[in-house]
Amino acid sequence: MADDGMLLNFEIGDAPLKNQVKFKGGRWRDRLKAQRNAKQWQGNGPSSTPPRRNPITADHEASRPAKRPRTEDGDSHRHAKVPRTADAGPKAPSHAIKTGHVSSSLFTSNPSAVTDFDRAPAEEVEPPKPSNAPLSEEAENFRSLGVSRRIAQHLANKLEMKAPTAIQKNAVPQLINGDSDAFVQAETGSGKTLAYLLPIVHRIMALSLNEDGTPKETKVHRNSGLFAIILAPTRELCKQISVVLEKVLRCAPWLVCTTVIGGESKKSEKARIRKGVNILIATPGRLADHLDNTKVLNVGTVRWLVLDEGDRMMEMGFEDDIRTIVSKIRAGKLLKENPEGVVLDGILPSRRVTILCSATMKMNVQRLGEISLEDAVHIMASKSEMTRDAEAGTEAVFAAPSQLKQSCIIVPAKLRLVTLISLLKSTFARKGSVMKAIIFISCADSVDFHFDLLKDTKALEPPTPHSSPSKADRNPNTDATVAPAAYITSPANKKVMLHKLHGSLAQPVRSATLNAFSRCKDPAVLITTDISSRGLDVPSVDLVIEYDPAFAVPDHVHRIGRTARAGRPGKAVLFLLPGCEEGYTSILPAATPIVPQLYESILQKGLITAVNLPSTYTTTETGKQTWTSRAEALQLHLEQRLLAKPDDATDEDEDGKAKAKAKAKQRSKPRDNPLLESARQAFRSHIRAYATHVREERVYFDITQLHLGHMAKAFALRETPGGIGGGVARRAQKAASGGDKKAKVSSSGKVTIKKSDGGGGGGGDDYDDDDDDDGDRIGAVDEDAARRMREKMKMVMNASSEFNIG
Ligand SMILES: Nc1ncnc2c1ncn2[C@@H]1O[C@H](COP(=O)(O)OP(=O)(O)OP(=O)(O)O)[C@@H](O)[C@H]1O
Repeated sequence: MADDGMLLNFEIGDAPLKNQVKFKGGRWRDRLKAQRNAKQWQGNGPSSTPPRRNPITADHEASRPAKRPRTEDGDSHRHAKVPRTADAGPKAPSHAIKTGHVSSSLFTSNPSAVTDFDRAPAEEVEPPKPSNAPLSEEAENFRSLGVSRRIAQHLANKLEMKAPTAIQKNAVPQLINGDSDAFVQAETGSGKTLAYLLPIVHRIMALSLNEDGTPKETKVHRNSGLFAIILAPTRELCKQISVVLEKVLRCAPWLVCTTVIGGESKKSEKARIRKGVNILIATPGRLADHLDNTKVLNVGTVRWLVLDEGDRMMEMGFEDDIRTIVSKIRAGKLLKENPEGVVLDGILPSRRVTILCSATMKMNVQRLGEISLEDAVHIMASKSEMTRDAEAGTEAVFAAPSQLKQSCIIVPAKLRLVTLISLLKSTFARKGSVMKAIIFISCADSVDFHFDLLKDTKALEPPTPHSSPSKADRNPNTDATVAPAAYITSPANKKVMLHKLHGSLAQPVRSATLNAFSRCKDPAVLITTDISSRGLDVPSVDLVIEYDPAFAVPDHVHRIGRTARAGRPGKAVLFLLPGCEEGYTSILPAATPIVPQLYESILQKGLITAVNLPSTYTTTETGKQTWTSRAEALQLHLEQRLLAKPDDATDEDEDGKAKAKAKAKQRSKPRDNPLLESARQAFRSHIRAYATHVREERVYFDITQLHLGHMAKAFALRETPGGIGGGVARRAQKAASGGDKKAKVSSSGKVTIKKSDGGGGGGGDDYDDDDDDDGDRIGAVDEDAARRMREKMKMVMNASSEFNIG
């Protein structure tokens, strides 16, 4: 059954139970059980080990709430015995919760973790030396790698980069002196961008400057030809590369770079190309388009084609575009001198060079290599890596930065949301402890929902004529994507700013939001999809939270690589469900063991004080508050926010209140809270996304083990929404019965299989109000169906919407 009934909350607290503990309130059966449990522990004597879990949790787990009487309507019947104050019904004037009397049943029927926490490695182990930091200045400098004095001085004096990183040390001399294709592979945050940019800029500059830095007679300029094209999978990454390149080119202002990316005006891109450009940064789709339609784009002088994050481009379906681009560039005759008579050969490579870059290598990179590389050299950060790779065979070993501290929280589905809030609350409790955190979520709908849930809508009211003019936050492009956070800001710290980013947002919004997050001086959180997992380089990201695990291990490596960059410290926390997901850590690369954490300790730490709830939803604190009761109060509050009717939801949509009222009057049926609909949609997308983990990892992310009723709670929903896909239910039906049975998803999330009446009837989304908890799991999804679903998800979430291929 779904555990969304209400339980009476015992005031047991966290302290060890004393003799003669009296349990008050609640059903007699629960009281008796708690009493018996307490006696049992005391009877075992001091030498016996108490259960790991908090008594209240353990007790709730042992007991099962009695079955509820069935009634017709959805939510209300589930709380039939609950006092009005706990419901968001019309008779409750405010959203007051009487904590201590009524709470949401968060701590019952949760599966236990299989991890042995007692044998877990200690969290405070000193991490090894950073593996992606610049090398020591005394031993290494850019000049010694063959980079011109002008560039080396510019790097040291203006960009504060005195020594190269290990990958730069190996790649730069090779690319300056050799004309071979190259596959540059090094861990995240190790400076791969400069590893390919510096040789390119050095050699183009050499067309205009002698070795001693004196100018040559002929100086190339923006109209002297396009010499290099850099392809990257996302617009954000293109812009970021362009920012780095522009900084480097400040020491050679006669050279020009520009971007051509989806979502921008093609007309203005054409105009820029016509004015002249020496280095072009592009997304594959848009470049292929320009090669077809922009006559002024001449690739005869192009000597370098760089494919940054090559595996990602393949994964996103850019293979055809890349084939087209490579063949078009190769088809043209390679000009030995440019139209102005400047001799290119000898200074620039005498052949077209392709450079492939990635921190990870998937099988598809090999295919990309076949399309684009010829006799490529494999450049890695260290000799030992190269040897190990050669010995291991074809597949390169990829790793996370050694200084990155990784941990995982094994948390039951029902407790995910409150645990996330608790983690954020304790993370931002003190000033300066963490400046920036990124939360990765599986899909855009879920990002939208979590952003709306966690933002402080009160603080978003537009400035009145008397209020002081606010700063950058009034950028209209970030109005819907940047907001102060509710719940997680502590009085001892500055207001935490919340940001959201995913591919369904318009390009100007995406750019402005990323800019706002990057420049934010206050503590900041970015809630995002995998769109931000690749290549993004935001300074001072101290923490990465994978609230939903990545769809494949290489994606995990890229996600956590958003912190611990260029030798800086960083932490990554992964949320896992108890059960098969726990085994996932065994396949993750980590320099030091991934430390499992108890969700109870996260809740305890985060809820040491009550969560700061918006004023309209205050809790009436009675009696002693414990972390469990605070967690339950918080969950209940979140659920009530979703259930509040639009008219009550004053702080959900202050601006649109009048409009909402007028509309609601016109309708006979009351409108649902938009946040409720957003939660339902997020839930559905989340479940569908869950089915898209790569096949090899599906043993850890087994959709048949997912408890939909419990997972709904993680979206603050009391009812499991329907319409998860007829799809999912039908697949369950197909897999479980070979086609002659009919699957039903119950309102609590249960899939039951019934004999078909033979008439088809289709109904994957029928509801079966079955209160039995035992089989409350989604049915098996067959391989083929999962593959189709994965492909569809990829199309929907990544290729078309996430990245808006231009
Ligand atoms: N030699 C250097 N000295 C100091 N900082 C450097 C150096 N080289 C690069 N950096 C900095 O390191 C950070 C990471 O660089 P970059 O984005 O190129 O890493 P990457 O290897 O491409 O990472 P990813 O695989 O995640 O894309 C950037 O902030 C960059 O400014």
